[in-house]
Amino acid sequence: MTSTAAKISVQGVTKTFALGRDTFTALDDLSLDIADNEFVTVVGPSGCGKSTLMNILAGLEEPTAGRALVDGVPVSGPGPERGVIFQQYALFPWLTVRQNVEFGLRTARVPKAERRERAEHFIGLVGLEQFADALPKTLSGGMRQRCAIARAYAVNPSILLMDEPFGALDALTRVKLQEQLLDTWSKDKRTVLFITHDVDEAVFLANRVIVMAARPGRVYDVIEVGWDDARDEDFRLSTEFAALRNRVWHSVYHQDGRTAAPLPSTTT
Ligand SMILES: Nc1ncnc2c1ncn2[C@@H]1O[C@H](COP(=O)(O)OP(=O)(O)OP(=O)(O)O)[C@@H](O)[C@H]1O
Repeated sequence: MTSTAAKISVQGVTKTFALGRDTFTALDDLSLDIADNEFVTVVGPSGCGKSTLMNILAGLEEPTAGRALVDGVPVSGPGPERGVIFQQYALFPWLTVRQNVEFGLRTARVPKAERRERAEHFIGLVGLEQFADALPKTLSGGMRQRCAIARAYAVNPSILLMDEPFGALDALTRVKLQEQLLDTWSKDKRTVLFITHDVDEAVFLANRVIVMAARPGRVYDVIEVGWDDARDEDFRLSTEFAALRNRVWHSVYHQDGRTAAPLPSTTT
């Protein structure tokens, strides 16, 4: 069901790729609505089309059929209202943290004083104020990814598209960055679509977890985590979290070939 209030609306999206003389269906008639300021995680087996979905929403790929809308407008290419963060930090190695965060603002011709102020704000929000003048090569992986998050936030996108942003990090750093991201998000809400392979991460971060299935790529299950829980260590160690985790785990690792579950409305 499509709601007019959906921030992101994916409507019957199919994506096929040429494979020799055949075609390969990466996404098959996928529909999904995401509400404004909702944090949605997408988890599923390798090759189920998570990155393809992300690329379509980022405007880097076109659907073969169906359409993706942002604020009711069809996506026809990249746009400043959508910030994209990939697993590889994609920072400019010759620029400092501050210069990296300012980069998008410079491109958008934001005046110098405002640029500096906004960069300082978001560098502070991700806790990198001590490292504002450092080059990326002198930072840990987690710090680089925090810099990438600050850079994406600084251009003020209403949507963050994150494709396994913590996938290359060790488990401890990953947990810290999950908390950091949620802290940033709770202070400054955005609509987030976050792709991960990690079931715990999917549950911990999300208001709603979308489980996808492969061959063809489709929505397999939708698990509501809710909006009310404090996302802290107590939540992570709670029986509620364990139950949700078991549900998502089962959905990811014991797929039985059934088709997509009907999607509940996200905008009641
Ligand atoms: N440009 C392309 N040309 C041909 N096939 C493609 C292309 N891009 C993706 N595919 C295929 O589409 C399917 C979905 O790929 P995609 O990268 O979206 O999956 P994924 O769920 O993100 O996988 P992973 O979890 O392993 O990153 C895969 O089988 C992949 O081989």
